[in-house]
Amino acid sequence: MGVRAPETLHEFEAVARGRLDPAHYGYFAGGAGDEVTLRANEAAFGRLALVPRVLRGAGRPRTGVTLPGGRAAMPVLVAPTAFHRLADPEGERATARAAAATGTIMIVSMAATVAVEEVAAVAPGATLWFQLYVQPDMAFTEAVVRRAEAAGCTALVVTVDSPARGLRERERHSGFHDLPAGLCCENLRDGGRVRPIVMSPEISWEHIGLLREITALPIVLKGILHPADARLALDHGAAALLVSNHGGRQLDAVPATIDVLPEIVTAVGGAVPVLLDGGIRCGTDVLKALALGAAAVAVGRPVVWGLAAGGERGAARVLELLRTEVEHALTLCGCASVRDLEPSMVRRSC
Ligand SMILES: Cc1cc2nc3c(=O)[nH]c(=O)nc-3n(C[C@H](O)[C@H](O)[C@H](O)COP(=O)(O)O)c2cc1C
Ligand SMILES: CC(C)CC(=O)C(=O)O
Repeated sequence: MGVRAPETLHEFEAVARGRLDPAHYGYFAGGAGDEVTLRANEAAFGRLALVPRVLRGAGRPRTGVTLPGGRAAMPVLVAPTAFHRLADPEGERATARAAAATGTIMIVSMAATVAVEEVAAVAPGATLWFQLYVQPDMAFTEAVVRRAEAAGCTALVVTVDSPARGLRERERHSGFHDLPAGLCCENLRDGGRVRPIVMSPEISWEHIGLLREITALPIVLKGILHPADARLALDHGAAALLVSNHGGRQLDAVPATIDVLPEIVTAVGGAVPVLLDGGIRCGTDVLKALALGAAAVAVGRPVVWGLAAGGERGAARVLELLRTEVEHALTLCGCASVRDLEPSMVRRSC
């Protein structure tokens, strides 16, 4: 990991960048269009300030959270990201072990380069959720869901922000086109072939209803940005929502996730937990999201940077850094647990 081990998530990115094939770095780092939303996700956290409470005698804070698909030792989950074997030969196996070591939940991407069964087998201590792009062929979708269930995944995270793939200029310019020979999306195997992931504009709420009938797993809808969709998600039996703009990789010019979180939390009215991802780069970002009503957050790129910088140990270090930072920030905010955070503790600073 270089002369001095990286000590912040931004340092992990710098090390990862130096190690990755530039085309792969472009794929992981890039966003859609002019990357307005990609930048906005991080910048919006920078415009918020935390206002601590004092003299509460809170003691050492508890960082754990309970969610529909299980408990996590910290309120930071591993967001689903594709193609981990581009970052490290062990790929998703390493990520899952890192998640298990820090006691958090890994959301395994449907586009993982290690099969979900194998990810579960090599990290028996990990709590895994499975991310799904509903495929127009519902029989195949059901087969994938069955694999996730049989592997022991405890929630289904259905990504709903991708009726088409985002237009990713940086990815194109960096020369990333496809997985190299020898790697494929192992969760898309179907007999002797590997199916391509279809992103279809025909997927609708009806498909969520069908999924609800197919599986007893809690369904988390990932990619909700509009309060009306948050209410529809409740009508369709979602067990949780994940406010996400796909890390700025789908429609450019959508708002930063932290800026829409309060509206979604209000729309949901406490009926189900609301999670958030996009632009979380340190412990105080986590606290800001939790104070504004998120039950937990997820990180995408930072885990990939950890993986590229130092394999399983690097990914574990990234998660551990976040856990330590969250605990420290909670202490300085006078909180005994994440439940003590509330909206009055966040201000717009400029
Ligand atoms: C390289 C990369 C691959 C991703 N692959 C998926 C995926 O397969 N499924 C999915 O639902 N989201 C995917 N995402 C989106 C992430 O789950 C998450 O929404 C986003 O990374 C959060 O932003 P952050 O990277 O700023 O933490 C991907 C994101 C990145 C950066
Ligand atoms: C392979 C892609 C479908 C994964 C993805 O969602 C992404 O790159 O953002």
